[in-house]
Amino acid sequence: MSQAEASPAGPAPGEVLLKVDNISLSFGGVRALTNISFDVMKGEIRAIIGPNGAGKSSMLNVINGFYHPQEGTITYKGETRRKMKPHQAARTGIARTFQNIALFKGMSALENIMTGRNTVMAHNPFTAAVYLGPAKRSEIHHREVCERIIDFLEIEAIRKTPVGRLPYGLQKRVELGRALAAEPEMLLLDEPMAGMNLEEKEDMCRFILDVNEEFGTTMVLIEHDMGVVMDISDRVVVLDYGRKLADGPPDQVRNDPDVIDAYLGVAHD
Ligand SMILES: Nc1ncnc2c1ncn2[C@@H]1O[C@H](COP(=O)(O)OP(=O)(O)OP(=O)(O)O)[C@@H](O)[C@H]1O
Repeated sequence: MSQAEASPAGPAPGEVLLKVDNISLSFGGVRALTNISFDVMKGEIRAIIGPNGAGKSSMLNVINGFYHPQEGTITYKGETRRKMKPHQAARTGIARTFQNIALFKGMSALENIMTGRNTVMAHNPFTAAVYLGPAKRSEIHHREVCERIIDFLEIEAIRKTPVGRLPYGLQKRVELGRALAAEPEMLLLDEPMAGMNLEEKEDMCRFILDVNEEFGTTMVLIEHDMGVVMDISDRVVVLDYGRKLADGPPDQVRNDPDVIDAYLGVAHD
């Protein structure tokens, strides 16, 4: 799978792809994020964890341009900005999924995944209107990409089923497919395993690891299931009340006394 509008001189695996510097975000009197800084290396699986209301979703929303921070900068592929617009984020290769499934329930799995191609479809109104060669070829190519994703995510059997009729775990998989259809360089996953049973969680973990390995997609994920986070992440950043509490590999974060206090609520000496 190629990547959307990949910069020719983009970072190599292991180099910094995204850097957030001193991000602060408030909603009226509510301070959602205070001076948050961390980076994401190309190709890694980076988790953001923290108790409810810690600022995790707000952080994802800043990265993909839904929220505009009052302070701080975001550097993505070497380009520094205070704020990003969602369509800019999408065009430069950032895709995301949402905490609550945001699919078109009456449309099939395939149609939903096709909608994920919108950001990468170049339209020529004339050829599209009369469905000339280039428009036809481009449509065939988009369908091929979507069919490949369907194969990859093992959802052939439900490709024509309206997603509203699918079990929750499969809907989440279709949502992952729609995000992948944009051929993202970086994928933001907001609680990809929330509400899933154990088997569905294991499947989703496998797909996240496979996407990361097969396509080299960088992942930033929010997840409440600590077992999952520690198993699949390369590095973990911990937020609490909008501040950064810890940042490092899973083993380091797991044993950090501040994290144990704040997040796990377990006493220590
Ligand atoms: N659009 C908004 N308007 C007002 N306040 C908001 C908005 N979005 C987030 N907040 C507030 O910012 C703080 C951080 O919320 P956020 O949703 O980022 O936390 P979270 O760590 O993702 O929580 P959860 O795990 O419960 O999803 C909370 O106090 C929340 O109420």
